[in-house]
Amino acid sequence: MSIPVVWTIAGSDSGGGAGIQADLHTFRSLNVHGCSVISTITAQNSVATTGLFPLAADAVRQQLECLQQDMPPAAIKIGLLSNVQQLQCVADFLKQWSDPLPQPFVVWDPVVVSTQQDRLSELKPQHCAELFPLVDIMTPNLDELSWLSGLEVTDEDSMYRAAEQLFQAGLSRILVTGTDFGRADEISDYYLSSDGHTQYIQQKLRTKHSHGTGCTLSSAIAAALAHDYPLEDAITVANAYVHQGLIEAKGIGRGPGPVAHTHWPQQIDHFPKINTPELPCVDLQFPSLDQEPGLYPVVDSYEWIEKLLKLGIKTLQLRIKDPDAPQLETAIKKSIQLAEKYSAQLFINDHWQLAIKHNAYGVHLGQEDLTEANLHAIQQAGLRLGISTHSYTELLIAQAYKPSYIALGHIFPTQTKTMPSKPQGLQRLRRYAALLAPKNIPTVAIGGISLERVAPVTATGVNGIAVVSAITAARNVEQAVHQLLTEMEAELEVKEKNEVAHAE
Ligand SMILES: Cc1ncc(COP(=O)(O)OP(=O)(O)O)c(N)n1
Ligand SMILES: Cc1nc(C(=O)O)sc1CCOP(=O)(O)O
Ligand SMILES: [Mg+2]
Repeated sequence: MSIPVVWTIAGSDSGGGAGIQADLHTFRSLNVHGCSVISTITAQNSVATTGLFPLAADAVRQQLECLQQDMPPAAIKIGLLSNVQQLQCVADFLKQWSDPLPQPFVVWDPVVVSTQQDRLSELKPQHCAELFPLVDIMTPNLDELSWLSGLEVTDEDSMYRAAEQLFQAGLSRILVTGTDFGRADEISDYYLSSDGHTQYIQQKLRTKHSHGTGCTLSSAIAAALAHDYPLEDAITVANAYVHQGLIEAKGIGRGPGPVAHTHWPQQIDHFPKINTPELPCVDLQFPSLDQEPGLYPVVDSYEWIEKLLKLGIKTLQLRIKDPDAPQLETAIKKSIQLAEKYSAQLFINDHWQLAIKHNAYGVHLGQEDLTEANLHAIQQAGLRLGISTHSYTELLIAQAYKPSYIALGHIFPTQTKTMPSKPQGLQRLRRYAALLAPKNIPTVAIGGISLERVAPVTATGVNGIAVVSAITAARNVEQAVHQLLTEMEAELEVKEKNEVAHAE
């Protein structure tokens, strides 16, 4: 697989903690190839900036044009632009992006002042609007947001007003970084766009070694975008990357040391808590499953439920999408009663009121369903809850509800349902399964899983495999169920043997 290329257009920090140097460290840690377009050479250490040497706009243009001919980027991070000539040069270059090349994502971290409070740029706020329509996301801290908007920003309301001003001037998305608004223990980044806002919350860390966090965050976003993660996930991964970097940061020099550059974030404790107006953080907990989900068929009628229970299936789902389906309640009620006789774990998709009314084993809900359903009522009725997820961000939201399992989809292209997101593939599935393992929340993979894909999916460490067409479209259902179960068991045995060998 080819490694994505990401460019940074930024200043050189001779101290190695910020600017081009932080960006290239980040790119390497997050498995992208970094190219650099230097805007300015700074003489800088951990205590002060003693010299600034902006390059001529021509020098910046030549670097850009040279790279474009041979190493086109999937994403570009823009950092320090020292003057209006440099900004104009970058804006002109982006405006004339050669058509046959795919348009890269552009992330702009509007650096004006260094961590040591030295002014680094001659730019005025009014110069910046030229670049606004050309960038996909800007990542100012509160001071930079105030400077850009000309408004004092002291709380959430004034932050929204300041952001609105920049939206009016042509910017489309903003990540306001490192805000606490007087909270002693928490620090948040706010993602604001016309679609709404999302808050990424971390516990404050007591470290002074935070030199280069803004550069690192923005270049980590660019790197994750280059790996084709959706923007919300790129922000989530970048936030975790910076948080783990702050935990690992060591003092180098007499002032604030650089944030550490480690690896793709893997520990769930390093990821942020995510708060949206639709899905606010609430304190809930659902009962555990009685057995591992294993092979988990998802079917649309009582007749299918009956057939599968008779074939020995122990976890299954009734998914009737038509709310006006005739006999909907009867099908749900009869399925619940029969599953109970077989001591099977039957989940009812979507129809949570009927599931509560007929005392189902559990309910399965998607993220959109979560906003409508009464989760407290489901919890109080003692039902289990399974939640669908399609990204890091959805996974983090889902795990905060402490559900009975989390579904991870869609892994491969599926014909069964029109999906708004892209297939995630095995590498992401492996990452998600490993991330959730310490939480003891079982995981279920779903989406395009055929018999041949059962072994590699099982090997990722998920606890169950949900299938629709692998069973419902099979010519011989009994044989399909038998083969799927045998394949899963065989792979689990291989996995166990490997784990024992590894432990010895
Ligand atoms: C096990 C499992 N995973 C995911 C889904 C999808 O649920 P949802 O996102 O609510 O979409 P619909 O199934 O309602 O279309 C599922 N049903 N089961
Ligand atoms: C119902 C459903 N939910 C998905 C998700 O990713 O949330 S994928 C999916 C369809 C799965 O069907 P098949 O096994 O035939 O691909
Ligand atoms: Mg649903």
